[in-house]
Amino acid sequence: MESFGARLHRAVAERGPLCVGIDPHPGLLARWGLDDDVHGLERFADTVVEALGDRVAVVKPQSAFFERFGSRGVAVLESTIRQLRLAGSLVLLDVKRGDIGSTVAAYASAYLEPSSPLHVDAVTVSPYLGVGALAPMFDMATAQGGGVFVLALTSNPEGAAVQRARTAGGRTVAQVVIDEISQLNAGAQPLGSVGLVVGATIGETGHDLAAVNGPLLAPGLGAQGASAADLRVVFGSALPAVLPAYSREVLAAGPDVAALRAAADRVLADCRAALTGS
Ligand SMILES: O=C(O)c1cc(=O)[nH]c(=O)n1[C@@H]1O[C@H](COP(=O)(O)O)[C@@H](O)[C@H]1O
Repeated sequence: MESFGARLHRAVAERGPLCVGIDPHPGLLARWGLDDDVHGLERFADTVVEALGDRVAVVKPQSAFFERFGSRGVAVLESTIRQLRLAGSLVLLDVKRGDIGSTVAAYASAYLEPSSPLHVDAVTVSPYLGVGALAPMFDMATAQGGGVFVLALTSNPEGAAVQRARTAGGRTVAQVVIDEISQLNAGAQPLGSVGLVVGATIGETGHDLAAVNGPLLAPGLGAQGASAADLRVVFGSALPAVLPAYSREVLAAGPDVAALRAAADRVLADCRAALTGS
C-alpha cells in the first residue's frame, strides 16, 4: 500500500504546496450570507469543496466547527470528507486528538481505518500524554497508508510556555517531540508519513527540524498574522518539507467560487515564492 508520505509528496508535486482549512466560523457564515445552523454549515462546506477540492493538495476540515451542530454537523463532516476525496484532494482532519494508548487505538480506528465513516488521509494529534501513547495511531497509519500530524510548536502565543519548557536533559519539550518523530520517519522515501505542526508565527526558535523527514504543517498564515515570507525564518533548511496552511485568509474570499479559487491561487503563489526563494 502506498504510504501517506508518498501520496502527499505526489499531491504537492501536482497541485503545489498548499493546505486550505475548512473553518466555518459563525462570523464567516454571516459574511457569506448563511445562517449559523446546519444548513449554513453544509452550504459553506459544499462551496469550499466545489471551489478547491479539485485543485488544492490538502484540505483540512476543522472538526470543531462541524461538532458544534451535533450529529447533524458530524454527518455534514462525513459527507464533506467523502466529496473531497472524490475530488482528489487529500483530507487532513483537524481534531488534535491525544489520550492513553488504549483510547488512541479507538481514535486511530475512527479516523484511519478505511471502513470508518470518518476515514481521512491524515489527522492532527496532540503529544501531551507522551509521544509513545500515540503509537496505535502511528501503527494504524503505517498499516493503512494514513498520515499523522503531531503538534510540536503551535502558532498560538500560549503554546510556548509548555512547548519550549526544558526537560531534565536540557532539550525543550518540542525538541523531544521533534526527535521522537524524526526516529519514526528515519529512512522513509520520498517522505515519512508522520508530520509535525509548527506555526508560521513563531519566528526563529533554534529548534532543529533538519532530521524530521516528514511533512511540516505550517498554520498561522494570514489571519493569525504570519506571511509566507516568515516561513524562511521559522524553517530555515527544512523549508522543502513545509506545507503552508491557510483557513480564514482564503475562506474570507467566498462564497463566490471563482473568488475562492483566486484567493487560493494567490496564497499558493506566495508560498511557492517563499519556499523556492524565487
Ligand atoms: O493543527 C492545526 O491545524 C493548527 C495548529 C496550530 O498550531 N495553530 C492553528 O491555528 N491550527 C489550526 O489551523 C487553523 C488556522 O486557521 P486560520 O487562522 O483561519 O488560518 C485553525 O483550524 C486552527 O485550529
